[in-house]
Amino acid sequence: MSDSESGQHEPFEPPVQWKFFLRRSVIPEKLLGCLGSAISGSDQQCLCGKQCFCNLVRSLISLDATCSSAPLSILRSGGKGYGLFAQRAIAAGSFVTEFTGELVKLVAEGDLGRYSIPLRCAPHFVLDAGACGGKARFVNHSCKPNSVMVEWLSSAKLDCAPVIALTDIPSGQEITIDYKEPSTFGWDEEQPCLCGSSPECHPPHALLSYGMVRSWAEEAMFYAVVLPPQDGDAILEQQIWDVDFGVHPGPGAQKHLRRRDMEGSWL
Ligand SMILES: C[S@@+](CC[C@H](N)C(=O)[O-])C[C@H]1O[C@@H](n2cnc3c(N)ncnc32)[C@H](O)[C@@H]1O
Repeated sequence: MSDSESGQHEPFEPPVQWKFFLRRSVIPEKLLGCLGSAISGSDQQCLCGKQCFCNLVRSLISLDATCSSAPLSILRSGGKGYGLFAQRAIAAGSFVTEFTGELVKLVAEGDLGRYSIPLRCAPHFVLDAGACGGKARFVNHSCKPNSVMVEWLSSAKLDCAPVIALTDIPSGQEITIDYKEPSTFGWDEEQPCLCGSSPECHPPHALLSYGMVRSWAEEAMFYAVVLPPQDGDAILEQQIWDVDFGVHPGPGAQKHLRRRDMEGSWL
């Protein structure tokens, strides 16, 4: 009898290796201003264009969200393998955890592994937690998710990929996100979705039916930008990998990828 059939949850800790990966330990505590002003000293337009998304971002992430990850367990989640579960209640808008992984160049579309997410802000790169990452790599897909994974950009640089609670999550509930695209985390279009959220179930390959409002909201979430925290320099020292956009990361923007060594110097 499988774990899921017996109803037993078997704790599991992922191996964490110390290699190069995107990670930061502090999330700015407050969202300040609009993106247009967040790119300080520039006259670049706000990426949100006419439909300013700052209100959406503010409504998504609570102003008192902090860097501390919620206590989470990795447990069996039915036929989905392992999943992430809240050990305590998590309030909507809270920082749940951070997706950490190696920044890897995508050679071919099929390269996306079970623990790799494509990056919207750097389309030819993925964050890969296969060999090196944290608990967030066990987050499963749901068509009715209670959380969202976003790409935080600070001063037009990719800072981290936190998972934020969209709803109040009771203790013991599984943390889920919408994978959005079929290739995310090696999702196989042929595989059935086991999220159990019928009738809302629309596995990642059915995303085109979302409609305009939804896709606008998703774009907005992926371009959430915050001002750097006061101690931004200290934090940057801890950041081994960095994505440096020569200009702002809007559509068609020229992108430069640079790499830092362990001391933080550019290679
Ligand atoms: C990032 S991993 C999530 C952790 C995974 N459950 C594990 O034990 O390694 C992504 C993989 O989990 C499985 N998965 C996630 N959500 C699922 C769902 N709603 N239905 C079926 N399989 C799912 C898929 O195989 C997917 O490629």
